[in-house]
Amino acid sequence: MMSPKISADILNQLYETILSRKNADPNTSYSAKLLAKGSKKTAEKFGEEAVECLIECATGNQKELITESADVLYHLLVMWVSAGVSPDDVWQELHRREGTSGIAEKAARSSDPLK
Ligand SMILES: N=c1c2ncn([C@@H]3O[C@H](COP(=O)(O)OP(=O)(O)OP(=O)(O)O)[C@@H](O)[C@H]3O)c2ncn1[C@@H]1O[C@H](COP(=O)(O)O)[C@@H](O)[C@H]1O
Repeated sequence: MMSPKISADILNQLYETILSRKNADPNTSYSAKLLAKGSKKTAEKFGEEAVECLIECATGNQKELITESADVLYHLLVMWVSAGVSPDDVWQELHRREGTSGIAEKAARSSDPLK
């Protein structure tokens, strides 16, 4: 099984590749073709892939759910590039929530009068 670090690295790596396609030739890069169409188009593609993904989940097709999930992640990264959001922005938000929103952390705070 892949470690969480390797999984996160591949997202950062793929983001950098997509970012490098921003002004690339749309005839040789699918990302460049999508990015040239603007953020409405990249959002629309993300939505389409997300719907395909949820259909595979709802119908119990685990193998297709994996491939559709990869499509969703790719299109999420394309959407971030077109909107000027970086993976670090999102990782920081996740870390912030991990420190403040966990059920266990909330319970610990509420039972500790000093918190
Ligand atoms: N991970 C992906 C990836 N996942 C999905 N897709 C593409 O996303 C598209 C989605 O499928 P669709 O059937 O909706 O495509 P379509 O009908 O051509 O869509 P339209 O844009 O015409 O609406 C397919 O053409 C897939 O090839 C991807 N295209 C590229 N990558 C990676 O992105 C990186 C850069 O790729 P290029 O930009 O092509 O150089 C490379 O590392 C690639 O491996």
